[in-house]
Amino acid sequence: MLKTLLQLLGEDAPKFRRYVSMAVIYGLLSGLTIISLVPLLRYLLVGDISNTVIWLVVLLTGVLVCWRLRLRVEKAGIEVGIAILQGGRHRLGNHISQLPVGWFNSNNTARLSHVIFQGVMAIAQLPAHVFTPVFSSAMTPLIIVLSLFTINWKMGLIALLSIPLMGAVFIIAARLGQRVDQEFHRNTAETSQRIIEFSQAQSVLRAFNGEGKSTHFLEQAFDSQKKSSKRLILLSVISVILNAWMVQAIFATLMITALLSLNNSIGVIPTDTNNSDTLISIIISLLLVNRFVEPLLDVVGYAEAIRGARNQLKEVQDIFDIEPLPEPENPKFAQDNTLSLNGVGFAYPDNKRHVIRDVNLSITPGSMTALIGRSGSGKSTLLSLITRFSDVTEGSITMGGVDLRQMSHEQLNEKISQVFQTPYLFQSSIADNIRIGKPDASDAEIREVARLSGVTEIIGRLPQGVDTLVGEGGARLSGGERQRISIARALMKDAPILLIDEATAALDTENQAVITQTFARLRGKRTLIVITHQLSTIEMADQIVILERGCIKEKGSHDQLSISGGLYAHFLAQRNKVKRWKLGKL
Ligand SMILES: Nc1ncnc2c1ncn2[C@@H]1O[C@H](COP(=O)(O)OP(=O)(O)OP(=O)(O)O)[C@@H](O)[C@H]1O
Repeated sequence: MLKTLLQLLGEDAPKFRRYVSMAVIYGLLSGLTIISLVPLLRYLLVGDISNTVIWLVVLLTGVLVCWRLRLRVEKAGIEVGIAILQGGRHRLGNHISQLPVGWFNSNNTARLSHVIFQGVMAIAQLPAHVFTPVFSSAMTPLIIVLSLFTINWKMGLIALLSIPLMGAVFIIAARLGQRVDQEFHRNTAETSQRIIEFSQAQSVLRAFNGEGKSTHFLEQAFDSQKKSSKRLILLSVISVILNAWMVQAIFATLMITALLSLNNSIGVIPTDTNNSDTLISIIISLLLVNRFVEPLLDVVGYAEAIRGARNQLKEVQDIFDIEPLPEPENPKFAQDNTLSLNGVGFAYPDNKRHVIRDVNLSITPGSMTALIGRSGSGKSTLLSLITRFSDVTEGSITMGGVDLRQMSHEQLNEKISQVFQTPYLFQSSIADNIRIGKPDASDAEIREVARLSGVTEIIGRLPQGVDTLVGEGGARLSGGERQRISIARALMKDAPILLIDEATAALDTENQAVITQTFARLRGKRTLIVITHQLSTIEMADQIVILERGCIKEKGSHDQLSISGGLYAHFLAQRNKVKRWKLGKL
């Protein structure tokens, strides 16, 4: 718990240490102020007015100092909370930005958003709202125990033994609900994810589940959340009762001990000074017992908040524990852009099956490679390994003879530009989305890449031209328009290696031709690795690679493969058949 808190705080950790020291001093002073009641009462009961006044002054001074210190502790706690909110989210963000891209599936994204918004907020509130009262409530009984020892050793011993006992019950009660608490948070994250999915997928749901079944997944999520929240409430009640019973049992034991001691003194007060002292001691002990039990009950009251926060911290720790892609300590610099895949194998972390197996491939600078293969054969995965979105699990990929794992993230990023299968546009203008590839691009440069990627036609049609806002994820544009803008963005980056995943799939024939011409122009200038089913693009490639179940089945030029009688020749025969069939239809 402490480790995660310090990790979240990073360089702000000294603020937390300062806060804890102040809170401990405050707790000690509160306890000492309370036990100043002991001499005060003693002098009052024996009628020693001058000493009573002295101790009354001590008590009032203690109360005043504690009040001032409490204000400062609260302020320090708020500062720690702010540091967690600001710095902690930032540090989590930094860590997340280094995680393998494959980690970001919808489940993990929902979990992440839950942790960043609710989790970090709950943790930030801990110092001011939970730790301060808990620290002082935990310190006070310790000091009272010491005082009780000097007055009535039996009661002191019982109080002393009760502290570890109380601690053990507290931990058991906290563990009782811990698993359910975690389940509850997981279900809450799942429900949030389902709600987002439900609103985003309205068209699909209405098209396929017109009879009211469209809420099925959502209802399932609500149901699981309801069940876990019921279990959580039940276990919370049980743990509160358990803790409260324990405190009451300690209180009862101390009271019985006091009564037994009192029994020995009854009836002898007026005559025997010793017994009179004993009676005064017992009265004072009873007061201390009361002050001993009160803070323990306060701590019990915070048990739920502590357990909840502990789980939130565990969620944060789980995210910190995910290994980022390792960065080399002394990065090496790739002298040229030759790519070499040497016995590459890869399995996604949640699935031990290798989806890429023993891939050996050499890609020379300025060449064009077409990756083809059935759906699921591993084409996109292979591209993601070249960009180092994930690390290979077998073999190596080198650039200019340097293993990608030895290159800095920045250097690799400078070398590669990419067009994704599902383009994502940011909620901004077309120009801003293209400029992501080169933030300082001039208007003329934007016009040029717009021409090369067929975006000029889109800009010409829209009233605000290049400044038209594209909506969330590009929602105001068609799939083909989004695709063309993402191509413009990739071209704008001007990196020597360009990876293109099904860039023309969503385009009409006219725009497909524009993009194919652009690829033709880029040949020899940039290394192109293209996933495509477009024959005109495939034919253009210097090297065609056919993947099947993660392995390279064939590789060579169009001329070589078309006469080899293999898969590529079969693919060409199929295309010709379809073409003839289409012509026949016409
Ligand atoms: N994030 C992931 N986690 C686990 N398995 C995955 C993940 N992404 C892809 N796969 C699996 O890896 C295999 C290869 O997928 P990949 O997307 O690379 O194929 P592809 O050839 O690009 O397919 P398509 O042409 O349909 O895009 C598939 O069996 C797929 O189910």
